[in-house]
Amino acid sequence: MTQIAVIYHSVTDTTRGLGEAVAEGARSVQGTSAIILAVKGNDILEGRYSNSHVLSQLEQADAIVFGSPTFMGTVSAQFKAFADATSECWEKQGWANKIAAGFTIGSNFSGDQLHTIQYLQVFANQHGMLWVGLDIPCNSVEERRNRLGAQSGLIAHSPDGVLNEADCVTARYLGQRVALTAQAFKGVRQKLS
Ligand SMILES: Cc1cc2nc3c(=O)[nH]c(=O)nc-3n(C[C@H](O)[C@H](O)[C@H](O)COP(=O)(O)O)c2cc1C
Repeated sequence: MTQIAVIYHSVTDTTRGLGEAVAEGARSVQGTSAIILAVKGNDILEGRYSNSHVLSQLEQADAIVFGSPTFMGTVSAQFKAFADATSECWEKQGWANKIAAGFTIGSNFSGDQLHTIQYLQVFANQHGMLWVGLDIPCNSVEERRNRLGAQSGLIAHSPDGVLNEADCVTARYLGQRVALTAQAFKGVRQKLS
């Protein structure tokens, strides 16, 4: 069984909704299981994130999909606290050759969400992970997938806290693509790690 983990931070639940759609897409691939984990603010004490249960579940996954709302042009402070808490794992390159992908949402059409995706990509690369983006051009006719046109990850937009169905369709597609890639690379990862 190929295991996909989605880890996200969300305040008003739009990022959570995208994360659930990513997990749903991953589960649609036969032989894949998906778990969804939240970064919780009360796991952060004096700026430092700590949750050994979450970190051990991520260690077991073949692929990790990262999600954060775009706050002031980058990931939320809570997501960054979680990211900083993975530095022990980074030292051992414990996530090396796992598949990675990312998603974000903002209330503006061009609210610097791309920077959030690029941060997530750099974070994954620091861990030696293999980044998967989207292989669908902007406004693909099928259900307007990838309506905002980013290909390095899923960028979503909601001005009112309600998710756009096209963004959910794209999130499911991203989950499916991550699962298929993780399945294909599982043997390679075992050889490399
Ligand atoms: C502190 C703060 C900063 C924000 N910064 C941005 C931003 O830089 N760009 C943007 O498009 N939206 C920005 N937003 C809007 C959120 O990204 C948007 O409401 C998002 O859907 C929230 O995600 P959540 O529902 O998962 O909490 C900001 C919201 C807050 C509260």
